[in-house]
Amino acid sequence: MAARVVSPTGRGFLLLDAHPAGCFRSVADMVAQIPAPQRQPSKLTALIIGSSAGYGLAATLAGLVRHGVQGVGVAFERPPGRRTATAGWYRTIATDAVAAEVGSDFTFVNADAFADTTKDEVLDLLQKRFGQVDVLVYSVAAPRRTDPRTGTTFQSVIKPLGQAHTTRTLEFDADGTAALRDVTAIPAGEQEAADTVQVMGGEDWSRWVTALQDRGLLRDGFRTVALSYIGSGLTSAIYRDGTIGAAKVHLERTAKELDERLAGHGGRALTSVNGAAVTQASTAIPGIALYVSVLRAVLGDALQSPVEQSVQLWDQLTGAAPLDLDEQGRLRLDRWELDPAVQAAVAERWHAITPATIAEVADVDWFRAQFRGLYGFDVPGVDYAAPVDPDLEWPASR
Ligand SMILES: NC(=O)c1ccc[n+]([C@@H]2O[C@H](COP(=O)([O-])OP(=O)(O)OC[C@H]3O[C@@H](n4cnc5c(N)ncnc54)[C@H](O)[C@@H]3O)[C@@H](O)[C@H]2O)c1
Repeated sequence: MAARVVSPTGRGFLLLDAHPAGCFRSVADMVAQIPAPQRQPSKLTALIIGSSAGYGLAATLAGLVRHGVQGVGVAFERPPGRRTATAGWYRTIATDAVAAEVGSDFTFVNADAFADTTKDEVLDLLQKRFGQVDVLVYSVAAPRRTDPRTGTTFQSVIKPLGQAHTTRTLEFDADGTAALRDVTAIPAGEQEAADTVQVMGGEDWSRWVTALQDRGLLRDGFRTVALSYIGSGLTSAIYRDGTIGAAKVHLERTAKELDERLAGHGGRALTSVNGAAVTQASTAIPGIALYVSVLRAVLGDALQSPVEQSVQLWDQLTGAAPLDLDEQGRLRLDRWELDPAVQAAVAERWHAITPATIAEVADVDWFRAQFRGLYGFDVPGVDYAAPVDPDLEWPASR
């Protein structure tokens, strides 16, 4: 494919193309947020599943730049074809360049993490190149999962449980004007709820840990975290008390089981409860766009980015900082979001919003730039009038 001008087209919070130069620049901007490296690179071997976007990308970059980790990142991205590749494809190319720059042996695998064939491929790679693994970060957000052992495909739904829920939501009209709408989500059926747990619960994470253990790849002191979210009472009907929240409860239960299993190796398995962030996964949740925009209006730059939280995560995983666990044993990186004063201020604004005041009460411009930035658009410093070649290859293993 020849170089061409790539423009944002699509509907709602889903854009059809990604801008390679914008994606590269957004990775560079994330790297710029990472504080100076630890004096001694850790040389820890990490496996990061979901390394091309959101929290998994932030964890990959923070691990590489601050701790000099080596290892493997797994993501599931669409290659370039008639359309550009997905944004995570280009961000992975940029992350590979970061790894080269810091002199880290880090390989990226583009495959379905749920498949046993992917587990075999990744474990072969880890065994051959690094012997054993110190850290597994599980940060997958997927709409469906095929269980390779039964061939059954489960779809995840984002719905309340028990009763319908109407929430206010932020949308953008074609000209970019923010609009306030109401959406009603009908409650999930029992099967839908169970299927969502199959996709977003802890089973696949547990299978990765078991596969590593069965192959003798867990180094003493192995640590694993799976990402979780609790969030505000304002979003709980659709999130924490809904289908995805039920999957997170399953994830937390899985953490307890794995933690007991790993204790024999001096290992740990934890959920890492992170704060709200604008990602492809979170923009699919009704009401979250509005909630995050209000949160940003309240907090400004005190809203902790995925990179800032990932720096703290690594500091805790490497022992540079003590583990900040709650009474249920979950690692908490979301205290800034759930601070009662912050939540009270968010609630006050949330209830005060009208279609006329939305742009003052919520930081909708910031949100729009963030969501377009997920696709490499609206990234400051990028020349969008310049043609770019979208036909770039997935990084080869060095
Ligand atoms: N975004 C938030 O506000 C937020 C807050 C707290 C916790 N979390 C949690 O963080 C985790 C990641 O979410 P995110 O928001 O960063 O999502 P995201 O959409 O930004 O990234 C998802 C990642 O998963 C990968 N992926 C998807 N399907 C895959 C598959 N089948 N095989 C391999 N990789 C696959 C994608 O390639 C991508 O790298 C989730 O568990 C989510 O619940 C998110």
